[in-house]
Amino acid sequence: MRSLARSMFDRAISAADPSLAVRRHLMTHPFPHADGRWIAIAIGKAAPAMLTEALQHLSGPVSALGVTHHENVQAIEGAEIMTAGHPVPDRAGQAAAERIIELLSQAGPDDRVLALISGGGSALVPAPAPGLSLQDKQITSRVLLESGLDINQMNLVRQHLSRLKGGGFLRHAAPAPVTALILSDVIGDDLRAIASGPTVSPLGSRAEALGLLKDAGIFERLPQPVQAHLQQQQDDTPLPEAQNHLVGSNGISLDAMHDGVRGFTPRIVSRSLTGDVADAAGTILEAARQVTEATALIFGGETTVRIRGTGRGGRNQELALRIALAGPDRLDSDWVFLSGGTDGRDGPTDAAGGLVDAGTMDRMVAAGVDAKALLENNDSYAALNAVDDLVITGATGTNVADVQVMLVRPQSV
Ligand SMILES: O=C(O)[C@H](O)CO
Repeated sequence: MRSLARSMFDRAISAADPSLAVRRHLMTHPFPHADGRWIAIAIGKAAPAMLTEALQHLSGPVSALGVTHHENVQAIEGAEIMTAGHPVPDRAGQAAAERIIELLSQAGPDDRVLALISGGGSALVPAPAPGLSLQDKQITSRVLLESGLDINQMNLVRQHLSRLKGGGFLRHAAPAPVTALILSDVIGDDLRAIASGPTVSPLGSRAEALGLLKDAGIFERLPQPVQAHLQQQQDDTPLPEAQNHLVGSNGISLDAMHDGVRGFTPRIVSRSLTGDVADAAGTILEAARQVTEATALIFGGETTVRIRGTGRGGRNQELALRIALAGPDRLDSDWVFLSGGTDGRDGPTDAAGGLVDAGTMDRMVAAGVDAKALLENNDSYAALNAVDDLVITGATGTNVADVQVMLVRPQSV
């Protein structure tokens, strides 16, 4: 059961592989011919992989630019690669945004523009709106990141401060038609939220962004030029149209997990397992308690952990530890549970998550591990590591949030 859970996790990661996601999409939607040239621009943490794959399918003259995180840099033949800071935008990112705008503004009616968008894009290409500076955007990013607002709310604000987000990319690319392939790291896959939606309309109006900041009590903490900008009239001229395609997402990875199960009846229980990790553990255990035949319960989403201690861990490891602790009392069955981040990085650790089973607690007791105390100190890494229940994949080069599988075999089956 442990190896089945692990192979399902590997399937989820493979389904989100940026190159595969682009290739899979192009099998049914090949790139059209460009009378002029293709301008291919990749933005985000998966930019190198998406661009490498796309370039193999583009014919004729191509100008290509990829912008990714400093850590992900990778040379690509025939493409210019720029790196930038994340999660707070930096000067290198601003230079990359200027280069994108320069390339887009060269696009004529015979050219075609390809946008390859993935998570991280919001911070990686800061293009401050007229009247704003990079520093204004940096301060605003820090305030937003500390605010507790969710990604949709943060990106609604970000896109009203940018010349590229919230469809701004399309205005620069006009009159060239734009095709966008998008890899989602956002639960619910709202294209307007992913990388703050360079090729789609904004999540809401400037007035709504302003209202949100006031309601959250953080408007006054923003730099004066940002406050003034958000109170100005927004540009309501219609956006040029674009072909936007979702090529990879948490949901697509859950489907891949579902389709790869043998010997257990697969069931996707939730595509939006969000909120506090303790509540998520309760939801999973309750679903497992109701199982009457050998079943693979599948979940996807992104939970949150309340930090109380000084230990090391991440939301997936903490979820696995919570299930390991409560499972033996709550479940009268044989079970295995895995929770993992598809980027291979759970919190500030080298683990992707945890893989626990009905015997984990006994092994912890035998190893002298006080699992409850470690959980209290948010030290799930130490607890799982002591019994070899960490899931280690290394950085996977993609990110479609987290997935979970609970394999349950009732005693009577
Ligand atoms: O870049 C961003 O805004 C986040 O990663 C969500 O896509």
